[in-house]
Amino acid sequence: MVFHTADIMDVTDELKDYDVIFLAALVGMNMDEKNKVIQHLAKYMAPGAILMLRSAHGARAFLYPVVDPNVLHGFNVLSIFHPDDDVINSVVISRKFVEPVNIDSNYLHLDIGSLMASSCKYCDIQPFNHPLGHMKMIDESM
Ligand SMILES: C[S@@+](CC[C@H](N)C(=O)[O-])C[C@H]1O[C@@H](n2cnc3c(N)ncnc32)[C@H](O)[C@@H]1O
Repeated sequence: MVFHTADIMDVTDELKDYDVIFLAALVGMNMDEKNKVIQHLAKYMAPGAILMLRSAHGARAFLYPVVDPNVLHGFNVLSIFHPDDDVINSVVISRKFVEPVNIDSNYLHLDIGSLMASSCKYCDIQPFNHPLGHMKMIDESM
């Protein structure tokens, strides 16, 4: 395993080399900063790559910023999970659009093979297709 240390805003074309990117909850301490990071990732990530964002829900938002799925322009939201145990962070799993599109803030793209997660469900389990089309996956407690 290789560790690189860098400000994510300085990482550009190399992001295309990764199938999955995990975004820690505290990358972007408020929604403005987080939105800038998300738009940066939308610009440089490989088409079809997965972005997994750590988020928060309810009173846990006092500790960590909440990722609003409506600001994930350029991504399909596949699933949102809010744990009800001692795990603090929620998880938002999204996939970068395969085709470049014009991003309209009032519009979230859905394509065949993806499901838009219903908003803020508590511990919802939803099936979604594997991004590379090989198999079905179901998200579960993390
Ligand atoms: C609370 S820690 C999460 C650690 C992570 N969950 C783990 O288990 O290793 C937040 C991490 O986000 C990193 N971070 C914050 N802003 C960043 C940025 N702009 N670019 C790269 N990393 C950033 C911090 O350096 C820190 O390691």
